[in-house]
Amino acid sequence: MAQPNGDHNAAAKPPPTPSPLRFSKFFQSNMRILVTGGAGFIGSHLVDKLMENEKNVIVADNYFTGSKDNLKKWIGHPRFELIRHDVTEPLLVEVDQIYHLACPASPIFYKYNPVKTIKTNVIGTLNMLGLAKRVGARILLTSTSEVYGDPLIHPQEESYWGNVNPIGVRSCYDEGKRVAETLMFDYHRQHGIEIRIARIFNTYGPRMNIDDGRVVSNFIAQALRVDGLMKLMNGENTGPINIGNPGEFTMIELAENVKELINPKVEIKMVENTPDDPRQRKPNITKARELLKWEPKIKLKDGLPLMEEDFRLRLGVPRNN
Ligand SMILES: O=C(O)[C@H]1O[C@H](OP(=O)(O)OP(=O)(O)OC[C@H]2O[C@@H](n3ccc(=O)[nH]c3=O)[C@H](O)[C@@H]2O)[C@H](O)[C@@H](O)[C@@H]1O
Repeated sequence: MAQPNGDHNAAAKPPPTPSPLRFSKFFQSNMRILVTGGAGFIGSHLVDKLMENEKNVIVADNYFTGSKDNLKKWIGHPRFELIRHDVTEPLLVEVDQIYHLACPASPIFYKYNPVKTIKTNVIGTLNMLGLAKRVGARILLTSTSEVYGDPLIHPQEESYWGNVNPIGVRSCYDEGKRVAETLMFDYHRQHGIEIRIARIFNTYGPRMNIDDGRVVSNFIAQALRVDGLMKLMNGENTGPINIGNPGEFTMIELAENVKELINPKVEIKMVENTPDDPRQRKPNITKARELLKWEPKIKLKDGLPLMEEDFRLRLGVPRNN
C-alpha cells in the first residue's frame, strides 16, 4: 500500500511503525494524487472528477500544450496544488497515485519538437516510475491507439503488437509510448510497482486546444472518458486496456457531419494526408466493457455540439454568425 505522507527517504529506511491515523478510514478520502499533464485537455477533466471526489490533487504541467485556464476554478482550493514542472526533470512529491498523462498528443504539437516528445515519453515516464518506486504509489500511463501504428488487423485488440514505423515523423510519439509501456512493465516485473495502462483512442471535446489539429481529421470519441481511467486506476487489472469508441466512420462522413452542424454552405476540400497516418482504426473494447464495466457514453452526433459550444465561447463567435 502507498505511504500517505512519508518523508523523502522513506525507501532507504526501515518501514515506519504504523500509526492509527495512517490506516484509518480518513486515509482513503485523504488520498494524494499526482496528475502529470493535468492542465491539458484530458488531464483537466480528470482533475475536475478527482477534486469532486474529495481527493488531494497535485498537478504537474509545463504548459507546453496545456493551460492554467483549464484549472482556474481550482486555483486557491486547499486540496489543490499546481506545479510548473517538466516531467523530463525528476520530481519529489509524496503521493499515493500517479496519473501520468504528460505528453503532447496532437501530431501538430508532437511533430513540432519530436526530440522533446520522445524525451517526455521516455525520460518523463522513467522519472514518474522512479517516483512511484520511491513512494510506493500506483501509476497509470495514458498510452495511445498509436502503439498499433497503421494496423494490419481490424478492429484492434490489446493483444495486437502493432505495425509501427520506427523512423517516421510520428515515431517520436508512437515509439515513445511503446517504450513508455515497456518501462511500465519492466518496473512492474523488476520492482513490483503497481501499474495501469490505458490505450486511448482518438478523443475530442470541450477544452481541446483550438489549434489542436485533430479537430476535423481525428475526432472519433469523446473527452469525458476519464471515468474509464479512474476505473482502471482503482481496479485490479494492469492492462493495457483500450479506451475508445468503436463507432466507426470515414473522415468524409465526419466532415459532412461538421458541415451540417456548423455551416451547410462550407465547402469540403480534399488535401494530401500526412506521412504514416494510420488509414483505418477502431478499438475492440471488450476488455473495457468486461473488466472495467466501461463504455463510451456520448455518440458523435451528441458530442460535436458540446465541442461546438465550447469553441464558440472561447472564440467569441455567437451561434447565428
Ligand atoms: O540504471 C540502473 O542500473 C538502475 O536504474 C534504475 O534505478 P535508479 O537509477 O536508482 O532510478 P529509479 O529509482 O528507478 O528512478 C528513476 C528516475 O526517477 C527519478 N525520480 C526518482 C525518485 C523520485 O522521487 N522522483 C524522480 O523523479 C530519478 O530521476 C531517477 O533517475 C532502475 O530502477 C534500476 O532497476 C536499475 O538497476
